[in-house]
Amino acid sequence: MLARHQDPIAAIATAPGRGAVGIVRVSSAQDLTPLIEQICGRALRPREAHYLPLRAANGDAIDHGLALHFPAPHSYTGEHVLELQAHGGPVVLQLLLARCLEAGAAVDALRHLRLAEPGEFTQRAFLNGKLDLAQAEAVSDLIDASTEAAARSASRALSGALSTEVGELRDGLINLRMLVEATLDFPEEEIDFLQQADALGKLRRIQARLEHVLDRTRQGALLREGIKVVLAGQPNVGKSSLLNALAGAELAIVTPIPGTTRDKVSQTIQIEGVPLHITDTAGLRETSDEVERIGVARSWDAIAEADVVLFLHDLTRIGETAYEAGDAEIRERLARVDPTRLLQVYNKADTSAELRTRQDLTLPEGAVQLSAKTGAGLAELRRELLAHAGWHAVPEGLFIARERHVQALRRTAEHLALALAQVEVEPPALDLMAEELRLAHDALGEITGAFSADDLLGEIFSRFCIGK
Ligand SMILES: Nc1nc2c(c(=O)[nH]1)N(C=O)[C@@H](CNc1ccc(C(=O)N[C@@H](CCC(=O)O)C(=O)O)cc1)CN2
Ligand SMILES: Nc1nc2c(ncn2[C@@H]2O[C@H](COP(=O)(O)OP(=O)(O)OP(=O)(O)O)[C@@H](O)[C@H]2O)c(=O)[nH]1
Ligand SMILES: [Mg+2]
Repeated sequence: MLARHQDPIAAIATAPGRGAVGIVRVSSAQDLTPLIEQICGRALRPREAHYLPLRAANGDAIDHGLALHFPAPHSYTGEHVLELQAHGGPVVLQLLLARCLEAGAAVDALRHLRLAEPGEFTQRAFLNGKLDLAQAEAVSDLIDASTEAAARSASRALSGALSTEVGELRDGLINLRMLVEATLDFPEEEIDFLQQADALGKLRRIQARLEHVLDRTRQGALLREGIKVVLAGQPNVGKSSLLNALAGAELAIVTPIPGTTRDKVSQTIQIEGVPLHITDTAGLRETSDEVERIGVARSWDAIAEADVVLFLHDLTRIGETAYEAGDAEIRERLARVDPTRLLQVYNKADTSAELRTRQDLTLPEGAVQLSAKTGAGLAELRRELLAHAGWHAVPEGLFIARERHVQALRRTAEHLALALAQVEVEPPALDLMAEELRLAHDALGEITGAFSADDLLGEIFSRFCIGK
């Protein structure tokens, strides 16, 4: 009995539904020629498209299409691959898929042929060394990309941009580890030896390089995950109006009646290609209205989960006692929110020309003044939002990345710092340094999959679509 990951697999590789062309593919560690003979009626020259009838068991043509045979290892998965490119109707493709399974069942070596699980083709490409883990993740990120910038960056990661950076760090680390470990074998000369080889200089250079990679990876992760922005404030300050203005569409209901928004309304927009998941919430106030109270509780939940909270104020009501009391109450509760996540926004600037000239109206540092109605100040808000998200353009091309990569790089940096600490004490503890360098090396290896637990791989590939 073969292990599951050695079974031949088949799937429809194209999106469900109707399309001009659809693809069924089979990947197998065993030769696919006998299966190809059955369906195509002949052998196929490697990596050449053949136009021919794709036949059912009784010899009837299911469709006329293109068939491609990629003998191992020169294929996407690194295994033997057969691709049937047919007309893209869901029934045709299902028939072809069923036909592949049936034909496989009739060949002894292929009798375990089964439907592929999500991501299983790419997982095999990874297991066969066609892609490393960061590249495999980029395949899925490219498919899921929701902005042009995300797609371009995913494509760069797929070409190995992140992997190359990680590889250079790894090479430096390996070099340093060899040096330190060799020194461990000659304890009496250790310090001279390390000094001569400039071990500390090497370590510091790796650290500096790592910081640079970490920064770029953080930008890449931002591009993939986006940030959660919540619009919060008292009723009627213009939260829903601001959501609509940012989204460029009438998504949320706007009325002069305080308490209009009851439930959260969310929309993803993009600024410079960075996805922003914006949530409009119910105005925060004490209320006896049951529905509104639930809405307000949801607002607070959303605030707790946000990366950035826009605390909206109404410029026309500044100075009113009840209004100020309401704002003070919210401010008190928001004190628990990390101040770097908070952005003060003063709305309705279009009506407050005389207010702005008033002496007592000095806005807090970093606050944005705008008008959701006219759009004035929105450009500045967008800039501030990106800055709060930690976004800054990087000169080199971006590559997409994941929070997982950022965490692995952070752990690498921690171990490097600990490694350095071991030689900055008297007497230096070279064995402990060597151990920290090993841990740094392992953490780095998690990114490309050199060191990865099976459950991590399962988690990553299960999120792919079927047929990928
Ligand atoms: N029809 C089709 N289009 C597709 C794919 C596919 O599998 N089939 N891909 C995937 O889903 C992507 C392309 N990825 C691929 C990656 C490697 C190989 C391949 O045959 N590699 C061989 C030969 C390389 C070469 O000729 O230089 C190899 O790695 O040895 C094919 C597709 C996107 N477009
Ligand atoms: N003049 C002016 N009026 C605005 C502006 N933004 C919003 N308003 C008005 O303020 C009122 C309330 O706007 P909403 O966007 O519904 O306010 P909200 O904060 O979502 O209110 P709730 O959903 O009740 O919490 C409406 O009459 C809007 O037209 C602005 O920039 N200038
Ligand atoms: Mg509202």
